Amino acid sequence: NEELMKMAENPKDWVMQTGDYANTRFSKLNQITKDNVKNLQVKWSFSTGVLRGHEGGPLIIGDVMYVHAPFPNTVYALDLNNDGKILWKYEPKQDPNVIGIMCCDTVNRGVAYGDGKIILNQADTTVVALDAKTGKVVWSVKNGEQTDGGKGESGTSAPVVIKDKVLVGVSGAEFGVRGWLAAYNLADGKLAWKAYSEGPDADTLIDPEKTTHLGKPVGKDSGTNTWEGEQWKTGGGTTWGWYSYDPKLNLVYYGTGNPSTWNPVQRPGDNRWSMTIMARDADTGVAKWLYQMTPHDEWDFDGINEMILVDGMEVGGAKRDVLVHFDRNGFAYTMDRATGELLVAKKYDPAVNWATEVNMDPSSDQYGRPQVVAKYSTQQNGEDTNTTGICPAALGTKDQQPAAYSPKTGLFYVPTNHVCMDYEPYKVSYTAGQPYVGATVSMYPPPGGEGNMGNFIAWDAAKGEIVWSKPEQFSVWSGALATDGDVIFYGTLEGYIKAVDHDGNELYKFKTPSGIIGNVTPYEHNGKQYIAVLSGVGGWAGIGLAGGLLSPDNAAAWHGAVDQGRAQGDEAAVVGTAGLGAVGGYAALADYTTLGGQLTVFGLPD
Ligand SMILES: O=C(O)c1cc(C(=O)O)c2c(n1)C(=O)C(=O)c1cc(C(=O)O)[nH]c1-2
Repeated sequence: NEELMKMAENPKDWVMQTGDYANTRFSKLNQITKDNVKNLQVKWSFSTGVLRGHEGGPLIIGDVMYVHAPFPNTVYALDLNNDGKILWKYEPKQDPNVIGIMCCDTVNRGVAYGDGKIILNQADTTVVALDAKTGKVVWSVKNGEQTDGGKGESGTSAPVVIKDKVLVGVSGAEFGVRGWLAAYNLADGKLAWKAYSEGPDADTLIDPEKTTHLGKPVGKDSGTNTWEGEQWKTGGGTTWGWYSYDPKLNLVYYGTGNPSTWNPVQRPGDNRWSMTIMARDADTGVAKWLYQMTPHDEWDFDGINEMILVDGMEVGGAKRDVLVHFDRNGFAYTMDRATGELLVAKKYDPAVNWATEVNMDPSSDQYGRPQVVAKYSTQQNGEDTNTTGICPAALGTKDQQPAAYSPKTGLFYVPTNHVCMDYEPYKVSYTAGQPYVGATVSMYPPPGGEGNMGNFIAWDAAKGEIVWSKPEQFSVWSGALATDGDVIFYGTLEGYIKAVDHDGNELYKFKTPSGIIGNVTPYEHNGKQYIAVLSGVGGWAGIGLAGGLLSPDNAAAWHGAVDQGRAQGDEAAVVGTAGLGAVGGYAALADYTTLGGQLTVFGLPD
């Protein structure tokens, strides 16, 4: 979208959740510097009126800021000329039953802007375009089906406007949803194309001769022939992360999530194209290349994390236009984004133990595949066996929290998790609209480590090396921001916004009213630079607090909590494995923060 590309070049605004199509989360604003950031003050704040996990961040377009909230997905337009006075408010009416089918809190990763419209992907998968001036509905479409007779499909991802289309994904792999990415016309909401992650070529928009995987054509029906029978129909591979775009190549990049069920014994095969980086033509949706990072997932390592696009990175002596991706599975991938050639795949947390390496030898039949360590294979250990000490945990070395890239240093600044797990698969049968998880998980910090559950790291994507690592007590579940003022910002689950310099030295911190899982957002107004962030603890890591699951009664009542038969009479086990294993692991968070829903805006003293 030409208008958006122009707008994204103006550092005063923030016109898409990812900052730009390349997903760099870099701001050219430089009034706030490493020398004066210690003076930051709260300038104004705003309550969203909603508790639970607040992901994403505001958009800033001229004098107006657009702020969204988790379910019920209220959207506000705030007047920046008037300390955030409310210009309009949109509050969709949604069936609250959708709350029960959201795996990892009632989050929403933010609205998109395009051609005078604000686009919202509601929890109930209604995609709605609002008039940016008035908040009135221009069009509305249903992207999926939910509860009553539906399939457990929900919406949490931030749409992205590309050319004349709105691209939006779907959530629900914990319910056996077969994932897709859909493109709707920005003008009227009409479906332009829809590309499933699994299924026949006509559904996946894969060209058997032209679409490649590691340089080779994928062949016919690659989206069905690594599945047993018709399991691909409930095969997961949802698309709830971030979408990037290269206007020169006209390619959209995104990743697909876990295959369903989590029990690997029940679904033999590579389960293509779950856990896959996809490069698709933005006009037609046809796949140019694919790369499956975790064939036959046994750990829930959804591949949906953002793809960051960098031009002319020097890798192995040649300048390449690359895509950099920090996967849940603990490997950071650097790929040629035109061809899908794998350039670098290295662990970005030394704790990662489920695989030794990714095979980088093009002549090997293992090329591109992680080399799984047998004792951490939940498949090999089998159903009803608890595989212990797997690192990372199911929520990965990084989850949805986006990293930032600074063209000044050439480094990536990555919010990470430092968590391990026990994983016990069990047999589960599919019922539409019901949980289809099939594993009990508990999470904890790496044994023998310092006890920290997160690190904020700097990463060299050409070499595949950690440059520095700053420990955090809990996972860093907030999106980072790098700036031209040589300051990098991120938030913590306890609720701190923090600023560090290029060496990872902490320069500033401020404790906001609730845990931060939102993404730090910059803007300039009336000549002054500001930093905005949403507080509101939740997401998967904060589900214990957000969903009220810290008491055994609540924990057991929650649908995805635990296989109750096993845990009967054992309260600690109920809480320990509730929230798909996160409740026990992050229980100590309750000592630091509680629910909230607030935007806080920081600036320098006048
Ligand atoms: O498979 C899915 O469809 C799906 C959806 C979501 C979501 O939409 O929030 C998450 C996950 N999976 C998931 O695996 C996960 O770790 C996760 C974390 C979060 C979060 O917002 O904190 N959402 C999700």
